[in-house]
Amino acid sequence: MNKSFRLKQNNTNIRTEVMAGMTTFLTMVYIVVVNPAILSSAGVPFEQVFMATVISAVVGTLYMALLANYPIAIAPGMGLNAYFASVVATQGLSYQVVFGAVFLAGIIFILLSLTKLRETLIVAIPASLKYGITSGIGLFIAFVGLRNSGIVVPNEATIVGLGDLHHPMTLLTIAGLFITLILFVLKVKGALFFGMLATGIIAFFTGQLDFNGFISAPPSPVFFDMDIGGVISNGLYTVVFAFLLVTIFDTTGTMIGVAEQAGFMKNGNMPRAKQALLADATATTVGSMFGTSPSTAYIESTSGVAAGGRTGLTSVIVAGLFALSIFFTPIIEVIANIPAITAPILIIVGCFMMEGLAKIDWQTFDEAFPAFAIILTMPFTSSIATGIAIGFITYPILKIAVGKGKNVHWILYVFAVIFLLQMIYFPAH
Ligand SMILES: Nc1nc2[nH]cnc2c(=O)[nH]1
Repeated sequence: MNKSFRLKQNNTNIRTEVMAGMTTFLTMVYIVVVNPAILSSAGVPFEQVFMATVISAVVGTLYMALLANYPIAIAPGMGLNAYFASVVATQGLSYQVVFGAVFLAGIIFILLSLTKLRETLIVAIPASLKYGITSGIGLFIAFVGLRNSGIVVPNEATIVGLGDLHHPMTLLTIAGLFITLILFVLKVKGALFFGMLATGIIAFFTGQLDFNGFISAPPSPVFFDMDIGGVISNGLYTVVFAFLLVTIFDTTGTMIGVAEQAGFMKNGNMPRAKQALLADATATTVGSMFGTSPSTAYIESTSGVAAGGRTGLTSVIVAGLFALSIFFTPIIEVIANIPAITAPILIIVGCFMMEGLAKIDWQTFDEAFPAFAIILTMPFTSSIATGIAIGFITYPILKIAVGKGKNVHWILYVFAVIFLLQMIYFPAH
């Protein structure tokens, strides 16, 4: 154990790693409930998404543990799951076609991880655009939570407005939100998990939740329920591109953040970055084959690192606990079907994703406005891809206008032209 995970060199021991793994797991286990809840709203069978969520988390996190030896957990990302559902809903596409798009994005990500282009992509994209994307996704998923729970409803005059705060569902959501927030600010480990549990208990005693058992045999996974040809015939290139870019930016940014916190960075470089990226690319590809949206390195891994986790052994524990969750489908399915239990998580994780706003250079208008355009567009169009497109088109135009066009990497001009053509010819994705 010591040899495989280099526990001694990393100043850690088995006990600390196990505790760290349990901590990270508790902070992110909500995804086995929330991910199936979101993707089943797009028509994907609940149990299929559930198994796919567990499989991609186990595959990605174990890969990270055994080949990169990092305490970084991987699972399907919030944001991209909501985006997946909105692509299915707004494009009139089957979910199989959109899984085809995730699969292609995963394969391209694997190929990119093997080449030097991965560094180019990471270095060339300005920080303001990267942080703008993460923050825009944060607002987008919080908006999904507000909509699902009925706190925000359609309004003829203003498009959206405040819902009925006397409705049992909105009341339960607000109660669940405050319980979870209070647990979180009190630094309770697994606050999101225990918040969901407490909301579920209130739902049970207020007659909003019926349950018929806790454990059962795991459902059978569904394999290759996807339509790759449909991606080409429907011209879903920008959707593939959005899945790809968001996964790469999110995972890279998160891994570097966790690596800095844990003290792994060497002269600004992250050792074994290729294996770490491949862990996520593999999880995304395998996840699409079983039926889930793209996976990403989880920012929640920071909780395990804060608890002392320094090696892949932490990740082995996370993966093992995810694997055990397959026996809890009855209770997970009931909880997932109550938006009041999942919405607080969407709203709070949305807030986590806003952190990058502070890193945007708001004093330099040609940096600030493209980020603002992304943050504005994502929730208002319910489209991560449109937000990315607007940001990538606006950025080089403003840079050229202020005479800084030469400082912009050529790859950004290529993206701007692609996104401009897409906005002209296929604006709806
Ligand atoms: N970095 C990151 N962490 C998450 N935790 C839950 N969802 C996400 C996500 O999409 N990205």
